[in-house]
Amino acid sequence: MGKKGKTGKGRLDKFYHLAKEQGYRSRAAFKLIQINKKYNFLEKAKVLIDLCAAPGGWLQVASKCMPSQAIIVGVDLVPIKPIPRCITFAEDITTDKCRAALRGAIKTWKADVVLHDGAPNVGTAWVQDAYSQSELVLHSLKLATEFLNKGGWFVTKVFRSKDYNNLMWVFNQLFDSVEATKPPSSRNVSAEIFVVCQGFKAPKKLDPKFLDPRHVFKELEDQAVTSLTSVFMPEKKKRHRDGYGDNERILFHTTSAYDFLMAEDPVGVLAANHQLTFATPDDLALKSHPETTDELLQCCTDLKVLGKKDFKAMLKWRTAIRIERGLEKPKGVVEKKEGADDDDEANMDDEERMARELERAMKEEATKEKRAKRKLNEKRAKEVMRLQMNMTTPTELATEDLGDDSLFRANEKSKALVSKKAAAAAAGAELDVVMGEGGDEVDEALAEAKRKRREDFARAGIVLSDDDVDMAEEADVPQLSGRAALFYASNPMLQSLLQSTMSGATTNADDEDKEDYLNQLNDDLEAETLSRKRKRGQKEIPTTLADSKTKKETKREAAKAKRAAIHAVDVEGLTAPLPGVVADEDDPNYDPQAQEAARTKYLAASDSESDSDDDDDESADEGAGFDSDGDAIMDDVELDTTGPPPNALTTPHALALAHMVHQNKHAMVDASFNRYTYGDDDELPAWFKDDERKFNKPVMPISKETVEAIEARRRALDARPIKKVAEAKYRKKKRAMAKVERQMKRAAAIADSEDMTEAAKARAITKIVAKKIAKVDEKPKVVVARGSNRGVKGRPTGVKGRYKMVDPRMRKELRAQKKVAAASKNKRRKTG
Ligand SMILES: C[S@@+](CC[C@H](N)C(=O)[O-])C[C@H]1O[C@@H](n2cnc3c(N)ncnc32)[C@H](O)[C@@H]1O
Repeated sequence: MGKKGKTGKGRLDKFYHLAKEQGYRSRAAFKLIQINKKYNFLEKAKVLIDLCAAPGGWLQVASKCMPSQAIIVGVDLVPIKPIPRCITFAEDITTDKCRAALRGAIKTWKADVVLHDGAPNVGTAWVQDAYSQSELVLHSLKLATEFLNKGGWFVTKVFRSKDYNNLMWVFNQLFDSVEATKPPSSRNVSAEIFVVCQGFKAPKKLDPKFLDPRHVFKELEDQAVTSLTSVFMPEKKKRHRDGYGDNERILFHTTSAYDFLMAEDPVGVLAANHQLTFATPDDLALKSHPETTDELLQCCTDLKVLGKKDFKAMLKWRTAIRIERGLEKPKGVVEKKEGADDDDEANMDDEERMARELERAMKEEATKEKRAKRKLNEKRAKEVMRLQMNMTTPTELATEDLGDDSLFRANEKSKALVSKKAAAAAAGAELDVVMGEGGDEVDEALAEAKRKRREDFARAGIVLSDDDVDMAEEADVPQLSGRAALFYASNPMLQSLLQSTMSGATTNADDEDKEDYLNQLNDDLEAETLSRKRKRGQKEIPTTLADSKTKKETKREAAKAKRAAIHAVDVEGLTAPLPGVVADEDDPNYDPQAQEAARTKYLAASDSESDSDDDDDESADEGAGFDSDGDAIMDDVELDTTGPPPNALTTPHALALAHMVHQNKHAMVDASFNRYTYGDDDELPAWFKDDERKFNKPVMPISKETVEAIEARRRALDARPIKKVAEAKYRKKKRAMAKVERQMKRAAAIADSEDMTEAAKARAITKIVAKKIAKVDEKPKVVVARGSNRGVKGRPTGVKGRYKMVDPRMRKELRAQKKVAAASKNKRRKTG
């Protein structure tokens, strides 16, 4: 067989692998095996000619199945590698040279079997390919008629094309029995089938026209005609381009007159048949019907010679009998009915028209909705992907336990939902399922979060466009509400803290770094305090935020914040959350009584430490940004470009702090205006100030458990492989699994094979498994570059598989080094 490139892995099916496994040169071998299994012609044959035999798969099968003394001759355009017991040569089977060569090979013998699996070296249009294949078949048949014994077999491949029936007709003239078969190994998509011709008639004289392609294929060119054209325009005959039906074996078709009467497609019946018969009692009843004239009976004997008029008469006759038997209504009635259908629109009253209109509109609406839903799904899919990416970052630290901000809750709800769905997706569920089931909830949650965010900013006097909200969301910037937003905007340290928390900056810093950072944090807090103090008294509201606020709104804000400040637990500086108590008034779970009770309890516990008096509280109130009327002062709000270094949250302690800050932002903001903020230290001695700087600091009530939990979470995160590594591992696993699957398939194909003995199957399967094991265990062979291997570049001769070239000197030196190391170790042990 000429070398043909494989056009895709799809072609490498189980028979391909099986052929490789069993040493056949082509998968075509299985076709002959299967055909022979059905007809058993190889076992008895003594001489066989295989036309178009390369690369030799069929020859191999023949050599296996035929008696040991049998003569097997193979010919092909391309040379065939030698096969035991087979004579092969390269010739074109359409030439006389080939005939002479065959004669020379089988001498005076006659062949019992002639095989032909020829396929022209194709590549042109399908119709042309099919035609040249049919021609090739005819050439092979010609050789078969010359070399076959009487009663011999001819097995050939043919393509199901328009020429198929012509060929079958010729075969039928020359053989006792002709059967078409498609062995299981022949691909369903292939148009090839195999025709097995049994019992060669060996006619003494053969009309050369039988084997002349021009004659055989031309003859039928005008025979195939289709229904309507053949019936109503019998003069203009059209060539049947699609070939014949799969099961057609005959050229003369008949059907009963009664079938014609009952047929749904009478025109089709007239077109497909050559004759209408009157054999059954039903037919005979028709024959004796008064409507049945002699002329009509004459027409039924040969439909192919009828003209338009005759066909019309036949159809008329049929209709008359059908009406009489009540199978059909008179034409007028039918026409009326059909007409009514056509004129539906015209006869419709207004109501009907409106109903139709409505239906149409609804259909359109449904289509639109469908389109919109699809778009939404696409958008959602993107959203899910985005959030999915966030799932593995420590952002969850900030979003999982968010406490008091309703906005965050909305976000949290959506993220949790999405995370849940995304986790399902990661576990193998399709994204569609994610979208399909929880999609609406996710959407609602996201929309709600957006709306809230916009409202919160609006309350704080900041008008956000849709894009702003989206951008904020994209950047994962924390969204705060009310005064928290104002304070956040003006407090770089808070920004840095929250953003670091959100971005999940976790690196392994050593203890010294941690200490440094905490000191830095404290220093920054102090600097902040000093700066506030310096600006105290200026009753300016920062332009960016306050411009858009009316005085009334500002007052309302201030009063609210003041109330919050009173409710907030005053724990030296930043306020920690009280267990089980919601500190945010905006929170629906906020309970002032519980808050007060917790506050009293806490203050009682910390009384000894806290010497603060009522004045302090007052000053705290004042210092918290309100004047005596409750008006907001907000004098100290100023954007500072110098903040802690980016990604500075390196310790669990700092993370816990940031986490806490995030949880209690409202309370923290309020409580940050306290007695530590505004100490009047101008007149104080330096030693006092030093001492104060050292010890008079808010103690951060961070529990050991929180730090431990965060540290554990960080450790878990660190322990996770990075995405790239995980992906590479997954790819490797997938490849390995695919390989195993392939092996299994091959083993299964061998096990299913009916052409092998159990022992052969076991051997073949063992070979596959052994190959795999050998590959796994294989270690590179060490080849020392001495003797004939010295200076060899590339693979040394006689070495198969993996190898490693080593320098003999290097080996020696390594050994010497080891010896010296061992000796010095011994010496040290003795002396020490
Ligand atoms: C499908 S392969 C035959 C496979 C073969 N039965 C086997 O088992 O290995 C078709 C072969 O037909 C050969 N062929 C096509 N036209 C030919 C011709 N005119 N004369 C001889 N061989 C021809 C091609 O070279 C090709 O090798």
